[in-house]
Amino acid sequence: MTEIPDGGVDGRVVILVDDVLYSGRTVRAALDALAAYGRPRTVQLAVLVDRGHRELPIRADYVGKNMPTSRRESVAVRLREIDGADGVLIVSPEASPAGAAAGTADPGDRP
Ligand SMILES: O=P(O)(O)OC[C@H]1O[C@H](OP(=O)(O)OP(=O)(O)O)[C@H](O)[C@@H]1O
Ligand SMILES: O=c1cc[nH]c(=O)[nH]1
Repeated sequence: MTEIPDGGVDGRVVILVDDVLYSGRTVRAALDALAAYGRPRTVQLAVLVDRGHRELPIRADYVGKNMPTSRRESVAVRLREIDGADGVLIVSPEASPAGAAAGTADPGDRP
């Protein structure tokens, strides 16, 4: 659901917030959608996890954790209020014979 504050976004500082930043295409779509509501003074981006592999010239202003990943992996953020516990999972297709398994994120560099 989209909620725009009274007075709209013209001249305001808008901070887009997302859990994972990957290709940048979701942020690009959000910027496109935001333009329909007005002209903010500035738009900033905050993400909990930046996992790299950008496909567009988009960067975050605020990053909770830079988490280098393989393209084959996927990253899932869990929030206590929604999922019952906070966490970041790196899901690797090679991690189990079943084809997918979740492991606790290692803050170290990954190939
Ligand atoms: O930078 P990108 O390549 O666009 O990927 C990042 C987006 O992917 C995820 O959303 P997803 O569409 O998977 O849905 P979800 O939020 O329901 O997980 C995530 O929440 C971001 O919005
Ligand atoms: O790994 C990824 C890629 C895109 N979006 C996610 O939530 N995780």
